[in-house]
Amino acid sequence: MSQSPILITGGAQRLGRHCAERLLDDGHPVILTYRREREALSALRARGAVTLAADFASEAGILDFIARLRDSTSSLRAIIHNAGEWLSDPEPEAAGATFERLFRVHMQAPYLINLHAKALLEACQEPQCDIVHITDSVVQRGAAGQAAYAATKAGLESLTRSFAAQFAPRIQVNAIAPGLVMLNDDDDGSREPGRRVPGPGVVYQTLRYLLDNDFVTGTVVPVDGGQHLA
Ligand SMILES: NC(=O)C1=CN([C@@H]2O[C@H](COP(=O)(O)OP(=O)(O)OC[C@H]3O[C@@H](n4cnc5c(N)ncnc54)[C@H](OP(=O)(O)O)[C@@H]3O)[C@@H](O)[C@H]2O)C=CC1
Ligand SMILES: Nc1nc2c(c(=O)[nH]1)N=C([C@H](O)[C@@H](O)CO)CN2
Repeated sequence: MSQSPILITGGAQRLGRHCAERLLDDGHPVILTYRREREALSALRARGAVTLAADFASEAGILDFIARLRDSTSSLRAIIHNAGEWLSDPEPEAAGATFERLFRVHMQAPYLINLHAKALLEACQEPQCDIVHITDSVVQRGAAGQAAYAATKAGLESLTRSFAAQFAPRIQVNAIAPGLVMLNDDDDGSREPGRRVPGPGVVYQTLRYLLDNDFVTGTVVPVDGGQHLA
């Protein structure tokens, strides 16, 4: 039986790229989205990944991607909503635009893609099909200075539970809520003194667990070394 591809959004760098590469290692066909061309995409294409340009900053951009996704495959084994932006709250004059931008990528894109791509998941001939939302352990406690980021990730966490109920039993829907797992280029970690920064492998281990378990849905798995307890 030929395998249906796994879609991962934001697969051209960091967490998304690591998971795309590991999914390819594990024999899954992969479709990944990106916004701008770069060297990493050539390497992923050389391994057989299908790459689709997508910008989720507008509803039109989301719907345009969905149309091209449906032209590129007749089924999906899983959808991993990894795309996200880590923006701080700007001055009030710019706060509306920032909130809308984060709403689009963290909430509206997963919402519309899940609704429009449900039939692609149902067309999968494999025993299990999954949706995984990548949220953030910060949802539990909020984030001073990143209120819009935390709120839109909280919305994505809520969508996990709603879609899990709505799509059961054929499609499992879960979330992974990482803590700080990868530093940004301009982040020396000094704000997290002494905290271990494990790298993307801990997220892929959790993704692998969800993809391999046919009796887990509606859960949010914190991968944060206990940060959610703080
Ligand atoms: N790094 C960490 O420690 C943590 C990460 N997370 C979450 O894990 C996920 C991956 O994190 P990380 O790899 O660090 O994130 P990055 O910011 O490095 O990458 C996010 C990806 O999302 C894509 N993206 C961003 N905005 C848009 C948009 N408007 N439309 C389409 N694609 C978009 C980018 O695509 P492109 O590069 O092609 O522009 C990029 O590949 C994110 O959802 C993040 O919020 C949660 C907690 C901790
Ligand atoms: N899209 C992104 N989201 C997040 C990032 C990132 O780099 N890109 N980084 C974090 C960090 O863990 C931050 O919470 C602490 O440094 C969270 N989300």
